[in-house]
Amino acid sequence: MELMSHSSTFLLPTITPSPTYALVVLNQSLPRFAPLLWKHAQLRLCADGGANRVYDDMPLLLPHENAFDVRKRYKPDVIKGDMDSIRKEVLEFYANMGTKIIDESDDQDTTDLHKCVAYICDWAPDLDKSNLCILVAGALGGRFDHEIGNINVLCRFSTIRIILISDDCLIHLLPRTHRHEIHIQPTIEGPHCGLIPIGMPSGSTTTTGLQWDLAETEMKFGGLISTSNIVKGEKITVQSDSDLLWTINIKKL
Ligand SMILES: Nc1ncnc2c1ncn2[C@@H]1O[C@H](COP(=O)(O)OP(=O)(O)OP(=O)(O)O)[C@@H](O)[C@H]1O
Ligand SMILES: Cc1ncc(C[n+]2csc(CCO)c2C)c(N)n1
Repeated sequence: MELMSHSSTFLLPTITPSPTYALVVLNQSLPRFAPLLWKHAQLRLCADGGANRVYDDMPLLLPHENAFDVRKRYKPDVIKGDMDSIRKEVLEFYANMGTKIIDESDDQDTTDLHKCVAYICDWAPDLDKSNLCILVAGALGGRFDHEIGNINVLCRFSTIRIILISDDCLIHLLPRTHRHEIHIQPTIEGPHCGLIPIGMPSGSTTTTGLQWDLAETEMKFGGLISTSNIVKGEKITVQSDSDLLWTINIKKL
């Protein structure tokens, strides 16, 4: 079984070697490290009302700079969604700056995040998808239906690396098709973590590097799931017969 490595290097100021990052900003308060994620990304999208957050919050995160200058510098490449949340003045501002606006109000069956991930996959058809990583800012906290909808996007695009990020934690999927090595960045993440079966029970999961390691252990909702676990070292390994969510806390400043 092939190895898949994971590392939250996008939370560090410089990354070498760097995967191709795309950033999706959702309609939630921007995480404090949004400017850093923006810098790392080669493609920046706003999901509908996410554009309001870039417009309103980026200047607040950079209070020593002129708000207009900040807005010009943090110009999304694409705004995509059903366009029921973006404010008119925000849409006009970015449209005039050359942002591509994609109105998919006809599709009321997929979320704005889903629409953005589909765009990114089409944007780089020839790119080796193992080298693409989609960072989703503002994905957690707030409305539970949105949070679950965002997690469902991880499941619908299970072959794409997608990381849901808030100020407090990150979540990504560990597909059952691979064994996993998670390299912890101890200055920025941990020690609290969780491994959660999603969609179906896991008959057998084995880990190393956790305070409460699993040894061919069954996990299911209604039975055991691994929450409030603790990372012990800088390398965690995971192997499972079903897809799992990995979550770890992001340290406060
Ligand atoms: N409170 C929240 N928590 C988590 N994600 C959110 C939250 N609010 C919005 N999002 C994410 O941002 C995206 C864009 O948000 P927006 O408010 O524009 O969506 P929407 O489709 O208009 O939502 P709705 O019509 O259900 O209020 C959503 O698709 C969702 O992924
Ligand atoms: C069974 C079912 N439940 C909810 C919706 C509503 N919905 C889901 S995604 C979306 C777009 C949000 O931007 C909307 C309105 C639906 N279509 N089908």
